[in-house]
Amino acid sequence: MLTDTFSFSTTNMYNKESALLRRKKDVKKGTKFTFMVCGAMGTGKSTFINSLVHQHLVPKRFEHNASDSLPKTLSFFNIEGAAVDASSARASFDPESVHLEPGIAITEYNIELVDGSDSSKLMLTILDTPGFGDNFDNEVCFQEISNYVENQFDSVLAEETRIRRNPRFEDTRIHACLYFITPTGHGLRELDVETMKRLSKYLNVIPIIGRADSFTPSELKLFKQRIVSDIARYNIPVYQFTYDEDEDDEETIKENKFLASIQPFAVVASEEDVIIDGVTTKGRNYPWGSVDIYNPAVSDFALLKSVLLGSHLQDLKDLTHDFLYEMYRTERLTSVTSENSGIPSTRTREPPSLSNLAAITASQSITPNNENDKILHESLKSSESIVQPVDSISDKSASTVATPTSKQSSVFRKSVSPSKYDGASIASSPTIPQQQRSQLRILSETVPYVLKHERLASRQQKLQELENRSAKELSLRAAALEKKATELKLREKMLLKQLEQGKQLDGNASEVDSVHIKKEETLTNLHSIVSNSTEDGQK
Ligand SMILES: Nc1nc2c(ncn2[C@@H]2O[C@H](COP(=O)(O)OP(=O)(O)OP(=O)(O)O)[C@@H](O)[C@H]2O)c(=O)[nH]1
Repeated sequence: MLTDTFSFSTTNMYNKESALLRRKKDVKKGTKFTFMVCGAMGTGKSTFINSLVHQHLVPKRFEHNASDSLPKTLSFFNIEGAAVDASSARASFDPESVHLEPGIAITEYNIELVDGSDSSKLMLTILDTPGFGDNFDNEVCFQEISNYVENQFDSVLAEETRIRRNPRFEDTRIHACLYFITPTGHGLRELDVETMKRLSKYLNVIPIIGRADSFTPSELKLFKQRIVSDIARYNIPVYQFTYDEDEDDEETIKENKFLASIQPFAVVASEEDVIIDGVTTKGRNYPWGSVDIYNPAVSDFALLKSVLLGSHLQDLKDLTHDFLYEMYRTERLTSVTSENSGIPSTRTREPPSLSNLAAITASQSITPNNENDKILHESLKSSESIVQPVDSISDKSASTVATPTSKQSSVFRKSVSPSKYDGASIASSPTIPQQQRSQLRILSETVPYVLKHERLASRQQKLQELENRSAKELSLRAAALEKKATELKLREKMLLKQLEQGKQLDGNASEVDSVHIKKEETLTNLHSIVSNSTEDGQK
């Protein structure tokens, strides 16, 4: 009895301590936030990032001595062998490769920011997209970014469906995408429209006007109006600063109203220290004066910084998890289900081949028979109501289910109590019927492999396409070379003929010469005869 009480109390104490330790560890680990910058070259992305983190984190293109801070390349797509893996794209200028299309790379920078007021940490991951917009056909850019984002979503989906979770699993989803609009003053270009539209499916896209100091106030106002009307005209679902009159407090409503009214943010960025009114700040010096990047009258930099890393950080994370990922997950599972049931998928971009699920799983040493296939189909159908993400995946608390202030709030799923989020507890719960449990097990075993296979197949397809393109290019080059060789042969023949003719002509000429000599000789002879006869006569 004593032992029981003791063991009970120590277990309790242990549980309490471990919870406390976990909480301390979470605070120690800090909040994680990931954003991506995207936009044409020279729009001020690197300078913006460096100003944001107060460090020279991202080297400028072709910057000397940048090799020390080479970023990690997460993925890249190379069209013509012009390496764009950031290291070479940024490090040096190679005039011999400027004509080559760069493709696109996704590179990663990590930095830890500490809030001076409460020592809380922000683990910031920034993704850059060197090469974006520099290709003749920028389809590869959309594809590469979409593939990358889908891969991150797939990893979370696979983790969610696993019975035994990976304690080291890292959620690498991107919470926001800052899209730098080229400061033309004329509104959105086709590339801007297409990119923002496509990426909004997966990311919270925040449009930004970089290098805003290149406009006068009236030009900037007009440019903003044009962008806003283009966003509405082309129906681009960018991130919205929405509010709920009934639920939100007055301050939040006022703040969001203001933020919505000034969109898109127009920023001036700089890494230089300038002294304005005796105070050192970050700014830009011009022949006629200086600009403080934190001055709200000329730059939305400070505002954007506080929105991104402060006031709306959690909202961006919630939206990513509760809406963007959720939509993707539903679509993904529906497509897997419909492919198995023969119902045409709603996905616009079909995965390479998922029709033979049994073959796929067999190759992964899982052998579901037809019966299992059927069960999987059923479980996938029912999974939308059963398999829900756990807190460990989304590092927001379970209670922070998306609020109606978030965009597209009407399509949010119903909130589920925290215990129901945990796939493991569902699997072991005695209240769930045996059949459902086995369905879940099959689901959790199969889905990760299906997703893995899809990723591999998609990569393989991409390589195949690249190979086909190279083969086509090679055969074209070979044909061109053959044509050139035939031409050269013909030319050689012609030259030989000409040479022959030339020789013949030379021969004729020499004949004429010989006749001429003979003539001369005759003349000489005649002359000699004449002279001889004259001499004879005199004699
Ligand atoms: N006037 C002005 N110039 C800026 C501003 N921000 C950056 N620049 C300058 O614009 C040039 C390009 O800036 P980057 O930050 O390298 O632009 P980027 O978009 O990272 O360019 P890529 O690396 O080529 O994609 C640099 O000379 C910067 O100093 C700004 O707000 N105003």
